[in-house]
Amino acid sequence: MTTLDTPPAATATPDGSDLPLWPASTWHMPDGDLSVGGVPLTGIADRFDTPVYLLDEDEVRARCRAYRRAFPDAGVYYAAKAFLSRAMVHWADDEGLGLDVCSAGELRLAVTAGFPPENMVLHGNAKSPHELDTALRLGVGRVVIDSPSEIARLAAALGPDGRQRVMVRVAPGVSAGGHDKIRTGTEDQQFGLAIGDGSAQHAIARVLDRPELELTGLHCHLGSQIASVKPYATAVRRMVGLMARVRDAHGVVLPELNLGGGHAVAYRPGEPALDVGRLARTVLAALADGCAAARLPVPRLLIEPGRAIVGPAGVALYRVLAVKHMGERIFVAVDGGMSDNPRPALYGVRYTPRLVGRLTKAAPRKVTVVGRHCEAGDVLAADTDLPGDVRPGDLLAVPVSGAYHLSMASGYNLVGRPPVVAVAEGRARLLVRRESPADFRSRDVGL
Ligand SMILES: Cc1ncc(COP(=O)(O)O)c(C=O)c1O
Ligand SMILES: N[C@@H](CCCC[NH3+])C(=O)O
Repeated sequence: MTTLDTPPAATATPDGSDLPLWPASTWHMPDGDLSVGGVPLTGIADRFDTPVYLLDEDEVRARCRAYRRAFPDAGVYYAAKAFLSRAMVHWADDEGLGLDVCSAGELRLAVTAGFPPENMVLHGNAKSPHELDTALRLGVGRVVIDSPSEIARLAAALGPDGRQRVMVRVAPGVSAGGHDKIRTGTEDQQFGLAIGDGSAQHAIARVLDRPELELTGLHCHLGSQIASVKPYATAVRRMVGLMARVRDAHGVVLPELNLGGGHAVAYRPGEPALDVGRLARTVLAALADGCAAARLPVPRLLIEPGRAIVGPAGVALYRVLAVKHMGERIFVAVDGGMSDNPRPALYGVRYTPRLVGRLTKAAPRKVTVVGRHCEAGDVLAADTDLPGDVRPGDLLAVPVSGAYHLSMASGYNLVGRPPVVAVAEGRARLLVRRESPADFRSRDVGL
């Protein structure tokens, strides 16, 4: 077995040219293996079994820093829904990021890992009374109000002497995002309050009427996997327009504007990613211009990137279990699938698996990489190139697997969710263990 706690052999050759989607630490090994974070992938598979997710710690940290550099005066809140574990909480905290959480579960995990609750923003279009109570008890920094009923509920939970910072989530009427199911900036979906019919203005007035609630500003989140900066500039203009109306109607100048996340990454070579530096220049210019025109002071900006922080830092490893010819098609079946990555089934996303761990001269041919679940839609990569001699026992690695994989994984077919292994400086360490049959049995408490 390859040792995991030493850096790759000196014969390894650094070569990023054909690995544009991979973490910056990825190296080719002479035996056809790849190493990430100084750790050979075959060694990870041997030690932790497959399927397994690995996360390059330095890549995550570098991405946090890139946001801090691009937005030095903004609050950068990592969107925990993309991937959360105690180590991730520490990395975000170390790198000076806040946290965006959207359930009592995320909130509690972060707080118990030592993250300062005042640096958290709580989201949710349907927060339960229990979640609001938990947030108040733990001292979450800002609650983002997403419905009229939440205003009275939150104020009641606070009681006459309580005080809580809040923002109001607005649907600015901007359509953006990589798929219909993940567009949340329009006025015909369930998140935020619409400007067009006056719901946002009405909610803002009600919040301003409640002494228990301190309105720090407005929030919008346009959607996810947005590859262009234009929708963000449009959203800034609309949100500044609304802030000016709040000033005119209530004499209140709101000090904060939260633009959410949604920044696209490439899943396949050639796909566009959102450039963080360009986003910062565009958004900050639109904000300065809009505020000057409305004679408003420039509010402090908050942003909430999730996918762009962890997505490209993650790699999923699978073992090939079967290769089957069906008519014209070749199916390569692996030991994971839609229970560890539902994204192809949900959004039609296409990935680029790669054979690792052996050298081959076989010409590439088109295959469909499928999972092990009992559905024809359990496809990880349709019509993708793999070497013609791919066979059972081979190891496939799928880059850009760090965001919305484990966090959306399920217990389907009781296969069990894969472990997460962090790699850095030639060492691999287990962050989250594999879900076991005992885990399933322990939840099954009645006959
Ligand atoms: C309110 C909110 N903020 C931030 C995010 C993070 O989005 P992304 O991972 O696309 O950056 C999401 C998810 O789309 C969200 O719902
Ligand atoms: N879960 C989605 C994005 C939505 C994020 C949550 N607001 C994805 O995997 O792409």
